[in-house]
Amino acid sequence: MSTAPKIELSGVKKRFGPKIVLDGLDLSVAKGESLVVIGGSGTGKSVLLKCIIGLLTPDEGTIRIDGQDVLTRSQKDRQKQMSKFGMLFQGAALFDSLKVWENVAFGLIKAQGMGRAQAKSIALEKLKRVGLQSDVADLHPDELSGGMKKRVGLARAIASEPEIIFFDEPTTGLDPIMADVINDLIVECVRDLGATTVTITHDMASARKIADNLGMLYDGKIIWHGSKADIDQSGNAYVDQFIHGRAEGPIKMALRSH
Ligand SMILES: Nc1ncnc2c1ncn2[C@@H]1O[C@H](COP(=O)(O)OP(=O)(O)OP(=O)(O)O)[C@@H](O)[C@H]1O
Repeated sequence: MSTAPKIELSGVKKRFGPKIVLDGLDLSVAKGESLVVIGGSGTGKSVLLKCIIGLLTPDEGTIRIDGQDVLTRSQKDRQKQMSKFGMLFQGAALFDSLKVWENVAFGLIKAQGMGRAQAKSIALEKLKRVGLQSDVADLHPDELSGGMKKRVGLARAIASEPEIIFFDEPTTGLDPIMADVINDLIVECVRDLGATTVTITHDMASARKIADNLGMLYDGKIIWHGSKADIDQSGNAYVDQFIHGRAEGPIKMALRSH
């Protein structure tokens, strides 16, 4: 059976002034696949994610979602498309002025025009799914621990049961045990939904837990793309250096301007 990739990037280039960040990047994510993009600080992982979700426009190349070229669409159409994605940002990016349940229900109310009562009931159900009881729903984000904030961010990301979810450094700032708890929850929630996901991280423990496949971003391109089972035998010196966190190897930190 051959189906179009859920997400497909070809020849994507993005520069800021003289600095070329993405340099003809190709990437394909199959429906239901969990792809983790790894790469060092400043290699352009966030820029890549922002290009896919429509916060940045590439200078060249195409980005297709469900076979449709998203870059040729109007800004309004792109915003509409964006509202269909689930996203969990670094630091969870919750609105401090809103209660927990209102944060989770935000997209349902704002983007889908759902009534507050129905949105609240969905929010409570999603909070329960990520292990938070209803007494947390009326708190504000500044009353939560880092791990609870990530759970709330995850509940918000899955609230509309999206087909595609993006995770930006989902375990940043968590201790290793809480990071593992969040990784497990991400895997379970994604499996429940059958969603396609793209995660960017430099946390290899998280990558190994979440990924079906991994892609390594280096020098503006995906230099290796393969299954999680193959990464330890990638035969790629850059991947090897990165996953083992070695200072010595072909990746030269000093050559970066970052
Ligand atoms: N809006 C922007 N204007 C100018 N330069 C930018 C902009 N956004 C990103 N860059 C540059 O693009 C490069 C890649 O940044 P990016 O944030 O994507 O890296 P990253 O791989 O996500 O890093 P980290 O893992 O540290 O978050 C950096 O050199 C950064 O300074």
